[in-house]
Amino acid sequence: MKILVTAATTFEIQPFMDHLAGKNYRNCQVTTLIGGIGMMHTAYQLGRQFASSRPDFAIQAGIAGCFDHSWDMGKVVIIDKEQLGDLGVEDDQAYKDLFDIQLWQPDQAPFTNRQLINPLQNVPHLPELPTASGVTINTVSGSERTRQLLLDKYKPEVESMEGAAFHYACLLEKIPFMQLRSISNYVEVRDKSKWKIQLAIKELNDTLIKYFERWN
Ligand SMILES: O=C(O)c1cccc(C(=O)CC[C@H]2O[C@@H](n3cnc4c(=O)[nH]cnc43)[C@H](O)[C@@H]2O)c1
Repeated sequence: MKILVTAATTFEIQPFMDHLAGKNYRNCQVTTLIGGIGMMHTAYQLGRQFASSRPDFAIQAGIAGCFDHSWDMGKVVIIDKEQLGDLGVEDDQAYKDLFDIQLWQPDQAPFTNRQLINPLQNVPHLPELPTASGVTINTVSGSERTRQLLLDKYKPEVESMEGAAFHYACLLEKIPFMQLRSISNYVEVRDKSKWKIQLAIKELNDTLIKYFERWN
């Protein structure tokens, strides 16, 4: 089975890549792809990769922010649905997305009721991890106003900059997929000193390695 593991940056999956270097899995051939930060880079790199070497299964792994302050830093979740958080128009004080202004239809493929849903049905050896809903944005949210706007409109649990692009590409290409996110920070007024990036990367990579080791 051909498996693609993609991340926005090298540092997010470096421990996993180091682990892979010493392995020869019998049941799967793993390729890694560093897609770049944000939806545009991710979509381009995934499209190119899928066209040149279509995987049987794709994993996106990355760090992310979460909205709920009761969550522990380093918590790892599987994102089961994604929404686009900042593709639309400003109408004075209001933000309207492409569905609100009828430029997209709520059930226009690959959307279901405005969401990019992963049915998680064809995921091999689905890990026993909590699932969470994601919102994807181009600018990391760092104000109370944006946090509240996203919460009111999309009710997300996790925020990233690439998730929706990954869901979109995999759904359209009918490639089974799994988005793994490890929490590095709360979505709040920006204070980089509170971010736990190293912890999030450790937990993310431990989860990835455990997943492949269990399987092979
Ligand atoms: O400002 C900095 O110095 C800085 C240094 C390292 C990383 C960053 C990021 O903003 C990381 C963006 C990257 O990580 C994901 N991520 C992590 N937390 C969040 C979040 O709260 N909201 C959205 N994305 C987040 C994201 O998917 C990017 O790939 C800044």
